[in-house]
Amino acid sequence: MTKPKVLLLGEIEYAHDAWNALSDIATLITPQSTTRPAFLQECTSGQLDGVHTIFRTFDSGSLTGPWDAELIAALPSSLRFCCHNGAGYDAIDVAACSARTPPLLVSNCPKAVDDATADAALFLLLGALRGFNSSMLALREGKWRGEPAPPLGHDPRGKVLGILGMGGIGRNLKRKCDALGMRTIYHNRKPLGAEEAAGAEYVEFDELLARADVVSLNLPLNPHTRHIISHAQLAKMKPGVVIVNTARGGVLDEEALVQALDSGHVRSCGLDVYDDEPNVHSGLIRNENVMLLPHMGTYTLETMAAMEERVVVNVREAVTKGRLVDLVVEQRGLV
Ligand SMILES: O=CC(=O)O
Repeated sequence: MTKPKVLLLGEIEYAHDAWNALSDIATLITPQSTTRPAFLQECTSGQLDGVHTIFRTFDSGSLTGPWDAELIAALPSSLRFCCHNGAGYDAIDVAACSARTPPLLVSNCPKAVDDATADAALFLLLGALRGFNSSMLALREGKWRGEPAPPLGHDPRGKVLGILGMGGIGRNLKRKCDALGMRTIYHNRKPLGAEEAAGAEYVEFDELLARADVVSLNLPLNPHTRHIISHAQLAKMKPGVVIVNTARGGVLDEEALVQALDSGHVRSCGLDVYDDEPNVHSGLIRNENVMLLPHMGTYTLETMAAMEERVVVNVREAVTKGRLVDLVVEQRGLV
């Protein structure tokens, strides 16, 4: 019997053994093309016919561009599963995948990312609260803490952490911030059960904005959450608030944030993600007070390896059982 084809979009960097072991059950192939137009042509000319499952890396967006309606329509009709390596799958138009007959099912990679992303959020939170960035820069310029020295920072103890989007990463961050003596309030579409909330207080969105000393964005980017934090929401926050974003740049209106930083209403922020990566708003770059990372939330050896291993688990499940372990939430009613 011929084995189903599994197409790799992007590179396997760590889980080589797990990936290669898939050749027991599938024929592993890679595309010939290196640009989106060429990839679309490769799809529509029938060269990828018979592909059953795709392993898609985050970085493969530089080859294919986003998985929008055009690309999804061009994918071979044999394709049943897309296993995406990343917790966030905003680059994939899931509605267009669901609209195919039969639907193209998508998995993401939650859980494996939780610790490293929450650690990055914690680093940004502490750096922004304490005002470390300008002094770190000044020291390297031979100016010790800076000239003039920066204002005093703030302790996390006793401060209210407002988590918008209390999924795996938000809950992990909450546990870490418990150890710092912070109190957590959160907002989700629905309150969590007592065990998952672990003492965090559920509040409405506006109450979170009004009460938090630190707002951490941990929610997925989708059409409902795009610019969920903009001028009006920033205005409802406490003067001197600190904002941390390790989710996706698009949930935060960067222009509005820059204005709120410039006015002093937002004291500082810690960002790992940007609306137009790798481009960063010039108002953030010039502001030495803010903490900026170049999308490094999951950038650790252990986490990257665990993510690839998990995506391989999804590919194996797709090929052998015709289902996905980490099916995205939007498609759970479809199967
Ligand atoms: O950004 C990283 C991820 O989505 O896992």
